[in-house]
Amino acid sequence: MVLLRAVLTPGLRGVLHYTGTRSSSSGTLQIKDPLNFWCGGRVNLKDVKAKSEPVYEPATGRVLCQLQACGATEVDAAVRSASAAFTVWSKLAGMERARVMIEAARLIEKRREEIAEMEVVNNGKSITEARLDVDSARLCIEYFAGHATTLSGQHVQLAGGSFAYTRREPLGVCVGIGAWNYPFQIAAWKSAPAIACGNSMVFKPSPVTPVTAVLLAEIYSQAGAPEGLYNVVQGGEETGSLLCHHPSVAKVSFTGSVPTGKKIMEMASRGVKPVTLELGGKSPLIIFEDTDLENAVRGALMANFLSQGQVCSNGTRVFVQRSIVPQFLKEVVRRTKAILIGDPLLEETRMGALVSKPHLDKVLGYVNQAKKEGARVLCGGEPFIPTNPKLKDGYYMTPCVLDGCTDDMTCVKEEIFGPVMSVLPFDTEDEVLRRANDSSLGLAAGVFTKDVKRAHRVIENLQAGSCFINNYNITPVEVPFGGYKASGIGRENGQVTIEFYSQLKTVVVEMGDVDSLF
Ligand SMILES: NC(=O)C1=CN([C@@H]2O[C@H](COP(=O)(O)OP(=O)(O)OC[C@H]3O[C@@H](n4cnc5c(N)ncnc54)[C@H](O)[C@@H]3O)[C@@H](O)[C@H]2O)C=CC1
Ligand SMILES: C[N+](C)(C)CCCC(=O)O
Repeated sequence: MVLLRAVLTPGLRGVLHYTGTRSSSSGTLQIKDPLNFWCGGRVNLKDVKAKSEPVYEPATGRVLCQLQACGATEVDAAVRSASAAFTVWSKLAGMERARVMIEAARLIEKRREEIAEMEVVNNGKSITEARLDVDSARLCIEYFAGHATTLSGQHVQLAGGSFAYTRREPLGVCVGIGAWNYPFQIAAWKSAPAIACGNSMVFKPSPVTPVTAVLLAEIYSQAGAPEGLYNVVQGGEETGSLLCHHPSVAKVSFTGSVPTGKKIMEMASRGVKPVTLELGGKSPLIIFEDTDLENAVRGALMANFLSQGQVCSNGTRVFVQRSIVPQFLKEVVRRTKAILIGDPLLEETRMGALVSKPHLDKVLGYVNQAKKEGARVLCGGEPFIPTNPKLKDGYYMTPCVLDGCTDDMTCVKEEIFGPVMSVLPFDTEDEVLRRANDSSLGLAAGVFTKDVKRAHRVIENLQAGSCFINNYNITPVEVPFGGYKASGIGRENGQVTIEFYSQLKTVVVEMGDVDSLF
């Protein structure tokens, strides 16, 4: 229980002891409604010969629905819809925007189970985790609803009674481009600060997980948002680049891989558009010998196995001080082996399916490569076939702990994005800091120790944007989240995010005569 309290900020209500009736089970849900959404409703592209591609249910491997990808005409229609909404929404008082957002949060709470189920069916993560993601989305909208009422500028007195003031103004139409690991949560983390500031949004989910972003669109709409405030366009790279290049788009906020992040930045730079980039990581988790071992083990599991290990902030390089390596490994392996893998819609399941077959193969490939390079597999790293026959084609694997790792191994250098923990022994603080920072990435970092001074000293010297002391992967919406180095630009959540979705206008007011040099 203590373990879960840590992740599940702000509480576990209904997450672990769900007593409602499940409306579907894996392999049964059908999705027929169109997944594109603009001008206040779902849009069916059938008439325009839209490109269609299959979307899978990771738990069973069956086709869940067809995705209709948007081309230039549809992207333009969605951006126009967002532009029209912007003219209305940006003129509302913060209180009025907050009212819509609070109502949206209430609707999310009401539809929590349905949204979580959809997320599971499309993403493969366990229902327990999906509920937490929905909660985080709701909390983010509530949090930024509060901020909508506080946006304000400064008043500056100048000579002779003249003065200046600043106005915090929205940017316009913002684009959100999401990854497949937290589809609903990412949609909320991007749209909430955007609309709180008076912007509108066109959101493009990953083509792998298109089904829940459109639920958020429905919810904002039902909550009283003007038509076009939050739109969803489906598609992949081509649709994404059309959005980035669209002249009426003012900003792009992206979550995903580093190579794609770089492309987004290049495209946005042509229009001098600001970007928020939440990219990958290969984050260090440092465990000192004086730690409370029980907590450190729990932390290491939380740092590696949430969402089948498909988390950007995961602490996948686990540095353990040499004297405690044997006890640490024994306990970590025992608990890893005990993780219940299987049907993600079942309450007791703790690890579901990876997001896709190609991704599963990629992760298993990393495990094989690690073996070839000399790492020892202490447990897991194999494909897993659940006993239930309907799950036999799902994308499951056993969570893996690698020992005997060295800093030059591929599994230690590259983001695997799967349930694979690499354990690296270390001797001294200076040494571990040097090794931990030896990465072009810097999203997150964690330290476990009972020595308060050491904890803060180590954190000060770690090159990472999102750090944890004696815990890992907790992301309350009240605090900024984001990376150093190649892990990103800008932050999501927390008060500072307002600055990334607004611009400042300075107004100088002359109260005397104009002193002209001419
Ligand atoms: N660190 C993180 O949060 C994430 C890392 N990844 C890593 O990246 C690998 C590839 O996964 P993908 O889903 O292909 O990630 P990706 O970064 O290529 O895709 C993320 C989003 O960007 C869109 N996109 C792709 N190319 C684009 C372009 N040229 N212009 C505009 N939008 C574009 C995609 O359609 C998707 O919505 C994964 O195997 C994983 O290792 C994936 C998702 C999240
Ligand atoms: C909430 N958390 C920390 C598990 C994940 C947040 C960011 C992400 O991977 O998209």
